[in-house]
Amino acid sequence: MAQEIEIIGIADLFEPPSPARDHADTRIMAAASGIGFMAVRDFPGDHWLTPDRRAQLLRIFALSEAEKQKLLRWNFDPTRKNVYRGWFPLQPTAVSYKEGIDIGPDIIGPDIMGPDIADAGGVSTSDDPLREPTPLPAEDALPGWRAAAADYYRSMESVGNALMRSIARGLGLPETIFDACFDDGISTLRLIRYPLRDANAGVDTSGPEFSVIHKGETRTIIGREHADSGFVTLLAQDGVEGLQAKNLAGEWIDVPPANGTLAVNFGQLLERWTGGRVRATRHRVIAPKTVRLSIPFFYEPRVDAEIAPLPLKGAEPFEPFLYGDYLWEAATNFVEMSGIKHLRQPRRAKAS
Ligand SMILES: O=C(O)CCC(=O)C(=O)O
Ligand SMILES: [Fe+2]
Repeated sequence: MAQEIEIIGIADLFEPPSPARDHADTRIMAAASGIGFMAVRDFPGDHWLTPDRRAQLLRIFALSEAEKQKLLRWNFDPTRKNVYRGWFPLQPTAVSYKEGIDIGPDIIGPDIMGPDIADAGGVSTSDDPLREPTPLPAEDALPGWRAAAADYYRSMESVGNALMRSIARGLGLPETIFDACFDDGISTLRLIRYPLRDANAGVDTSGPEFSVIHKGETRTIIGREHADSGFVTLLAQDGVEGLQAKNLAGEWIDVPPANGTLAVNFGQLLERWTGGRVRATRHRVIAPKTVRLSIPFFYEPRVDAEIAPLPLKGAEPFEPFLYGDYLWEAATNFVEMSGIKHLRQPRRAKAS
């Protein structure tokens, strides 16, 4: 049983069928159904995986506090209309000690989510918060940032799409089986900064939920243990350690950052969809010695995608559900989304 995180070259996933592509599919499915983590490299858009290129996106953390506050969402500033996309500030008493922004598909074109969302000027005109536009920094505050974020978003969509088809093939299903669900998907590009905890901030972090022993050293937790909720997550770490994954033996192993690779893990949606064939591996972040920056991309279906059991032998059946309903329930349990669950009702009543 593989206990190490494999590095897999995925160039062949972007080419016509070949034995090399079959081999990559096999390795990906082994990682997905084994440890539930892998690292991938060699794909169109991999030029983004250098410190200089990532810095173009991470410039957002250099904005002034006043500029960041303009991007806040409703649960942190009740004068804002956006509830799902936008800035989440540091919450010093929470186990997860991070700030950042969640960016939706409107970054790649205001029309991407239909006319109800176009030109909303930061005000949600959609009746679904999962489709609201992202409040973005002004162009003159960060020249070129929007174009860089859009290009990055497009690159990650294309990697997510290639992995989605590879997983379909790896399950022995038609490679297009998931395609319709990902048309107009609502993937999230998240930029995160974890500063060093200020020992004088008056927050008691001595409790067991805040710290662990790692290689004989006490390390504070800055990203609470969780499994991601979506389909697949593509994570660019910015050269700083701290990410850990729980392996099949229940031990925490380091997921080291490496330039030119994305760490990939699989989400709970995919675990459920595949009746447990793919594993949504739990992970966490322990405090490194310096500030940590990271860029997860959550590859996700469309809001109204119907998630129904796949024709897989022996897989546990389940009641079909709408992705948006599932996502809202899952996402609003995270601390950066606290206090918003009541703002969206399920679009489909649950069968009783
Ligand atoms: O900081 C990291 O690298 C992990 C982030 C993460 O797990 C998440 O945002 O879901
Ligand atoms: Fe995560």
